[in-house]
Formats: sequence, C-alpha cells, structure tokens
Amino acid sequence: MPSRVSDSFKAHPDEIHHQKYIDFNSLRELPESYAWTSSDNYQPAQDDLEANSTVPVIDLTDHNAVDLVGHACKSWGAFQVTNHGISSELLENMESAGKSLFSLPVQQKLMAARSPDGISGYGVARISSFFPKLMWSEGFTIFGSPLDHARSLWPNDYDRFCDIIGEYEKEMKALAGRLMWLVLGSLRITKEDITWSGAKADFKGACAALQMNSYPACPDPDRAMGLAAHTDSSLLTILYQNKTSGLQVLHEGRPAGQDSSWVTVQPIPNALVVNVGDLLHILSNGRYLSVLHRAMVNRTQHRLSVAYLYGPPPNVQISPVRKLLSPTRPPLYRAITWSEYLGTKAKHFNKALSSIRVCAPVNGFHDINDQNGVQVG
Ligand SMILES: C=C1C[C@]23C[C@@]1(O)CC[C@H]2[C@@]12CCC[C@@](C)(C(=O)O1)[C@H]2[C@@H]3C(=O)O
Ligand SMILES: O=C(O)CCC(=O)C(=O)O
Ligand SMILES: [Fe+2]
Repeated sequence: MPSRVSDSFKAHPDEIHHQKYIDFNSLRELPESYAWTSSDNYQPAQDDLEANSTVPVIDLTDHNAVDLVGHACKSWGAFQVTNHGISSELLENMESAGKSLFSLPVQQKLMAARSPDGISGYGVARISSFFPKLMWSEGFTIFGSPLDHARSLWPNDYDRFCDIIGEYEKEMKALAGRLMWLVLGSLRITKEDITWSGAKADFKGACAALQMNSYPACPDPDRAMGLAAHTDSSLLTILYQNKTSGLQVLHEGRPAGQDSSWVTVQPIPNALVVNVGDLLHILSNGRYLSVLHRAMVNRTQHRLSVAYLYGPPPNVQISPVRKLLSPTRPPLYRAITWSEYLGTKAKHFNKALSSIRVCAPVNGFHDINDQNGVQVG
C-alpha cells in the first residue's frame, strides 16, 4: 500500500481504494487524482455561488417555530437552529473527540477501517465510487455501538470517546424527535396520521447514523472537493460544524431546478444545521424536497463536521402520508424501508428517489435530483 498519495496518484483506478489511506498533511501539492474540473461536474470558479443569501436561522423557543420550520423546509430544505437545548460543552466535547480521532496516525486509524460492505468505521466518503476524482476528506461512521472501533483506535483509553458519543447520540435523538414533530406539524400532520408497523409513530424506535467528517487544510482548495454534492437518505440530518465554513446547500429557484445556486451555510457558534433528507421527501410526498449539499475545503483551516442522520427503525415502511394525498396529489413514491432505500441509494446514488417514483409529478413539482446533473457512476 502506498504511504503517500504522491507515490500512487498515477495508479490504475483499481488502486484508488488504497489511496484512501493517506496522510493529507504530508502533501504540498494537490495530486491530479484529487483535482476536480467542470467536466467532473464541479465548477471550481464557484461562479454559481450566491454570496448574499443565507439559510433561515430559527430560534426553537420562538412560538412561531412550526411555521418557520415549514417555510424553511419548503423554500430551502435546510435551516440552522439556535436555542436547541444541546449544551455547548457537549458540542465542544464532540469536536475534541473528532479531533483526537482524525489526528491519530494513519496506521492507527486503519485499525478501525470500514470493511467494504460495512457501515461503521474509518474511511473515505462512501459516495466516492460515483465520481472520477477523490475527495479531500476522511470520515468515521458510527452505526450502533462505537466500542469495537474505539478499542482498536485507543486500546487503553477508549471510554471517554464512547461516553461522549453515547451522550451526543442521546441528546441528538431527543432533538431530532422534537424537530420531526415541528416539521410534521408544519404539514398539519399529527401523531394519529402516522403509523409505523401498525403502531403510532412516537420516534422512540428511531434509528440514526453518526458521520464524523474531517477536511484537512488543502494546498489547492479551488480545485478540490471535500464532499461532493449529495442528498442524505435520512428523514432529517442534524449537522454540527466547527467554526470553519465549507458546507454549501443548493438553493433551488422555483419551479425547482430553475436558476439554482450554491449558498454557504456560515457557522454560527453553537447553532446546528438541519436538512431535509430523502425519507422526509418521500413522507411529505415531495412537498419538502431533500436538499443537495456539499462540503468545500480551504487552504489554511482544518474543518470538522458531525452529521446525525436520523431515520425510522430500519425495517419500517415509509410512504407518502395519506393525509397529504388527493386525486390531484397522488402518491409519488412507493413504500420503502430505510434499509431498502440505503441499498437503492448505494446503487443509484442521486437517482435513488426517481428510481422509486410511481407517479409522474403534477403541477410542475418534481425531484430536484433529476435536475442537478450530478454524475452517477
Ligand atoms: C445510514 C447511512 C446514511 C449514509 C450511509 C449510511 O449507511 C452511513 C453514512 C451516511 C452517509 C454520510 C455522508 C453522506 C452519505 C450520502 C454517505 O455517503 O454516507 C450518507 C449516507 C446516506 O445518507 O445515504
Ligand atoms: O461536512 C459537511 O458540512 C457536510 C457533511 C455531510 O453532508 C454529511 O456527512 O452527510
Ligand atoms: Fe450530507
């Protein structure tokens, strides 16, 4: 296995898998295998960046929060929340847990490498296989207990990491449940309108994946991509980002797909970013579109983010809520479980939503993902 990318970047594509194991900090130049161009569906000049625009910031204690959330979901598919109840201490602890993980030597991180068909562990962005170029980032996914991987990373000192993850997941689950009811409330959907496996959906059985992302400072940021444009498969995702900006969301013109531009989500201390995922897109029958987003890198600052991808229990069927349907608004998607959807996403990537569509859109609303031209492998 090459120890540095510069040893290997002219390698045969089969060897790309090996290139994931690099020490980003050792590189003074951007290897060609990491240099994105417009033909890779990426405009390095960023001339489609909307500078004076920003996603809504919602104070969760605002008595109008339901309507603000509804408006943000409809017009942006993303928003930031303040006064969300997660302590700044927990956010700081999570950030330092991430820092201590990603600053381990490459060989140590490899002890927790994600297996080719696994979900949890250390590795490159799993969407990499859909793109011809590599991404300037590394990630660590936690689905279920982090114990085994934490033990491989810190054989004598894994408790603290596991405690922080456990606490973070507990708090995030409560916040995600709260946000879910705000979102559903904005669609005038009540507890009675949603059943999961025949029972009332109370989100107690909800599931989540925690994705920690590290974006090292990059010698040539204008040609590099931290995490390529994608939507999340979740119902909704809650993202913590450190003080370095990089997250961008695609702001759709209306009708969807017209004049879209990328908007940077500027970090606000202690705020969290929330975005609509594909399962909410399905559940809301396309009223709330899952938002395309990506992460950019910069020359001097390391960036860290932690995404909490919140979904239903893996085997519960998700389908458009009946209350939102009418003869003029028939169901656009077939019922699907999160497990099955993840398999579909792994195969079709940004065409996954269209692949489960059962009905042509009416009144001009449709999947944004059909419009964005993101490359599918
Ligand atoms: C449950 C999951 C959603 C996710 C794939 C995964 O199995 C674990 C990581 C998640 C993540 C995070 C970064 C972006 C994303 C598209 C990816 O490649 O891995 C999402 C996946 C998803 O939402 O489809
Ligand atoms: O790093 C970011 O800002 C985005 C991360 C992200 O989109 C993800 O983990 O799904
Ligand atoms: Fe994402």
